[in-house]
Formats: sequence, C-alpha cells, structure tokens
Amino acid sequence: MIARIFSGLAARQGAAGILGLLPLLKGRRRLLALTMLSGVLAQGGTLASLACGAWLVGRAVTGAALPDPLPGFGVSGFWLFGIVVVAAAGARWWQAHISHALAFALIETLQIGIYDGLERAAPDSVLGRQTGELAAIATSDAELMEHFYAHTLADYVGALLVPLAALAGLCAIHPVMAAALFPFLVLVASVPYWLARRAGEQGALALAELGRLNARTVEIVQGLRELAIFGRGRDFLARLARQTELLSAAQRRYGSRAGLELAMIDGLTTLAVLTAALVGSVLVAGAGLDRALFPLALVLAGGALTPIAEVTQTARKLGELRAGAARVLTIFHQPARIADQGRQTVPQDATVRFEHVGFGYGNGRGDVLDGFDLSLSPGEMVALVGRSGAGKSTAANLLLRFWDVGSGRISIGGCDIRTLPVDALRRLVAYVPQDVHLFNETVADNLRLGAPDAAMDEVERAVRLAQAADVVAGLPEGYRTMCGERGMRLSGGQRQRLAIARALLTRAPILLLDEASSNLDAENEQALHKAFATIKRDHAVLVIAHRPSTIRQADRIIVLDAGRIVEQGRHDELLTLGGLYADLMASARHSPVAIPDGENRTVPPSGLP
Ligand SMILES: Nc1ncnc2c1ncn2[C@@H]1O[C@H](COP(=O)(O)OP(=O)(O)OP(=O)(O)O)[C@@H](O)[C@H]1O
Repeated sequence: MIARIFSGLAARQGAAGILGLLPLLKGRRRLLALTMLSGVLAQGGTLASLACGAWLVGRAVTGAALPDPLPGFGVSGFWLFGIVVVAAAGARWWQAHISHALAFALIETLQIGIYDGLERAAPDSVLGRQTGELAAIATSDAELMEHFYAHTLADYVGALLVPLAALAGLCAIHPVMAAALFPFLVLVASVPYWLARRAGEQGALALAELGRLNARTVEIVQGLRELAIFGRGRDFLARLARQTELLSAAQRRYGSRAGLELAMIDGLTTLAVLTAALVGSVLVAGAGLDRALFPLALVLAGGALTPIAEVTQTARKLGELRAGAARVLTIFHQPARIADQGRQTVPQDATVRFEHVGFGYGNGRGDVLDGFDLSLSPGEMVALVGRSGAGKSTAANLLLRFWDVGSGRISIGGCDIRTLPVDALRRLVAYVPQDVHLFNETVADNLRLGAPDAAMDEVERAVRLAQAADVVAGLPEGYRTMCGERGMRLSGGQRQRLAIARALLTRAPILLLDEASSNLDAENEQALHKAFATIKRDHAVLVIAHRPSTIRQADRIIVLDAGRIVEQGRHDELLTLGGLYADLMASARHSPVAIPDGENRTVPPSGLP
C-alpha cells in the first residue's frame, strides 16, 4: 500500500527523484512495514521512558503522592518506569535488527539492478560514463539509497507520529503549553525545505565532482604503466589535485549550507524548550499547572522536537539523495539495445551467414557495414582483415547481438539470430576478445567462466586443445594459481591461449576470435597456430586477424574496406591480385610482426638495422 502511494508520487515526479526507486521495494513491503513500525516503536519508546522518568521525578521532588499509574494491574510507578525502559531498549534493538535485514535485501536488489543496466548497455558504458563514475554509482550512490530506505524512511514516520503524541500529552497537561510549542514544531520541520533547492543543486554538483574524481583516479591507476614510461605521472597528479580541489569546493558549499540548517534547527529547538520552560513556569506560578507535572511537560516539549530535528538532519541529505537516485535510475532505466524475443527456434547446424548486412551506429556518420555478405561453415576458418576502422569488430558485435543489423540478416543454421533467445545465441558463439579479461581468481575458475560445472578433465582437455598446457604447467601452483588483477601476471599471448581454452570449454560450435594485434613471441605464436589447426576441425572459426601468419592459415580471407567486402579468397590468390590485401601484407612486412618460415621471417621495421 505504502509503496503504491509512493509509486504514484514517483510517477508524478517523472520518476526522477528518490521515490522513483520505490518499485525496488516490491516483494519487500512486509519488511518495509515492519521497519517503519520498529522506527515508531523505538522513537516512541525513548519518549515514553523519558516521560515516565520525568513524571516520577516531578512527584518525588514535590513530595506528591504516587498514584497507581495502571489501576487494576498492581504495577507501581517505579516498576512501570523499569518496564518502559526495557521495552524502549528492546524496540531500539529490534529496529537495528529489522532495518539491517531490509538494508541487505535492498543492497542486493540495487546491485543486481545496476549490473543488469550495465549489461544492457554492453559493450558500451551507460551514457558514455567512465568506469570510475560507474563504480561510484554502484557503491556510494547505492549505499546512499540503501541508507535512506532502510534507516531514514522509518524515522520519518516516527517523526510524524511521536511529536503528535507528545503534543497531545502536552495538550492534556495544559493546552497553552502545546499552543506555545506548536509554531516551533512547524518551523523546525520546514527549515530543510526552505533550503531544499539549493541543497538539491549543491548535492548534485558534489556527487558529479566525486564521480569525476573517481573516474580520473581509476584512469590514472589503469594507465600507471604509460604514465611511468612517458614520465607524465606528475602532470596527471596535478590534474587529480585540481579535481580534488573542485570536489572540496563543492563540498564546502554543501557543508556551509548544511551548517546553516543545523544552526537554525539547533537554535529553534533551544528556543522552543526555553519557551516551554517560561510558559510552564508562568503557569506554575499562577497555579494553572501542577508543579509535579512541570518536569514531564518539559520532557514532552523536548521529546516532540527531537525526532523532527533528527530527521531534518537526514533531510539535509535530500539533495545528495535525489542526485544519487537520478544517477542510479539512469542505469536502472537503461533501455535494452536489442529485444530478446526468446523464441525457441533451433538452428540446424553451426553455419553462419551474414546476408547483405547493413549497419550504422546512428551517430550521423553513415553505415559502418554496407551489403556485407559472409558465410562460414563448421570445419572452416575464415579471416576477416582490413584497415583499422574498416568494420571488422562491428561485424563481430552484430554476430554476438550487442547490436541488431540495420538491414539484411544474420543467421545460424538457417535461423535469423533475432529469433534466437540471447542466452542460446551466446551458447552457440564463443568469443575470445582482443583484450582478454581474467579475474583475480584461480586459473581453473577463470577457465570455468562459461562452464562453471565443467569437470577437471574437461578443463584439461580444453587447455590442451588451446595449446595452453605449458602455460598452466609453468605457473607456480598450476590451475590453482591466482591470475592477478586483470590477469596481469600472465603475458598477452598466455592470456589469449587461456581465453581460447575458456571459450572451448563452453562447447560452443562457433568460435569468434579477435586476435591480439600486439606482437607475440615465437613460442606463443606457434602455439596459437597449432591451436587453430586443431580447433577448426570441429568448429566454425571466424578470426578478426592481424598477424599475417594467422591470416595465411585461414581457409578463406575476407578483405573489408569502409564496411564493404573488396576482396576475398586464399592468401596466394589475393596476393597475386595486387590490391588492398597485397598492400596490407606489404605494410605488415615492414612492421615488427613475427612471421615464421620462408619469406615471412621476422622483419624489423624500416630504418632499423
Ligand atoms: N560503439 C560505437 N559507437 C559509435 N561508433 C563506433 C562504435 N564502435 C565502432 N565505431 C565506429 O565504427 C567504425 C568501424 O569500427 P570497428 O571497430 O568495427 O573497426 P575495426 O575494423 O574493427 O577496427 P580495428 O581493427 O581498429 O579494431 C569506426 O569508424 C568506429 O569509429
């Protein structure tokens, strides 16, 4: 019910605010209701124990008789005080317990939602945000949201009910005291809303600066090697310092407004209690108020304001929260790039066909692929070659359905890939990217990424097929060796061989490989050749090839230029044509590419001895 009301509000706000995240609580409404109840009980319990104590003190100081607080129950005032104190402590404990249960449930939902959004945006990032910024959203923004829903929302409900109860108690003691306090309640509660606009702007700015600082820091950490090589570390640190300065300026502005709010709230609270004391004293002097009830009246006056002052402290964070929620929602609402129709068509075999495929990224730069045709059968290895930017990776991305074709179609075993469930498609095509990512887990865990249940002998078989057995054997703890962050403890060639083994382990019949364009040593190069020779026997292999030695191994070579196929055939046929392929081979020969055997010796770049 509460979530429905809030969802309605959220819709009116264009789902841009914190309330836009309320649908997250679907399925957790009972937990949310209990958290709110616990908040009310905890705040109410604190006020009740203070009021009970003040009532006893008033009676004791004035020597007034202690009436039976609960007639018929036989509980003395002291016992009642003890019971209330214990109950209040119990309510606080329950609040902490239940709100943490909600917090952890929310963190899980938030992180899954953020991951799903990032996955829908893959292989690009969301709205061009950088890794560090996305990391800040997934951690600090998500934490802010979790804190609001699990720990603050309940306090808001308590801050509404407990002051009303205190005001009612005060009214019962003397209506004039309640009337004197009421304007202060309204003023304290409304302070954050006077400053809300500035809070929103400042919160958004501070979070944006924090995101930029995170992004820059991650970038510097990732580029440490390059910075050291080119001696630019100091310059980049200076940029980091400038970004830190921008963040601290934004935070100072945010802090000074927050300080102003705090000062106003503290001032108003003090003034309210003094006013209550003054009004109470005048009433006692005029015999309008029983002296024994004076301490209780003061406690109720303070108790009415404390929960409001507490939540206004968190309300000061509303600006930050709103900005964080907007950033989280951007990821949550990231539209899927492709529609998963999830139809259960079953391909007859692993034959891949690109049929007159046209595609552009919709950035006004025209088509990247234009009338692209390609066929690839099981047992065949096709190499896709061309200058940088010719559209080779785009063709691979279309086969993996990171994007859908603009025109024409791509089929596997006769089925248009748009009619295959995306999961099923990704089980058919195993992809080995150029920049292989290995997680900082054991080699075996990394190999099992696409086949978590694979038995060890299957893992070993895939490793042998990928000619990577020597890589594993050379590691200090074999399959149990930790790969290091992003697999940094392994060379590029070793990483690629392990990635091929990982792809083979999935048993996908089609292997799509974006060959590393960086140089490999002779050992890695030869191992990869042997691997291709074996793998292509029972796979359809499409290689985005950069090394002449790999290209020569292909059964067919397709030469792309500006998104169009300009030549295709075998290595020797294409060389004799004397066209783009011959040019590409000639320029490869002038670069330090390791080309084994005969004419393809390692040739140094021109100008070097
Ligand atoms: N995500 C993207 N958004 C917009 N344009 C893109 C995107 N990815 C690639 N392009 C553009 O599409 C064109 C083809 O790029 P693609 O990566 O397919 O070429 P490539 O032949 O694989 O190049 P390389 O060998 O350098 O990897 C280029 O002009 C590139 O700028």
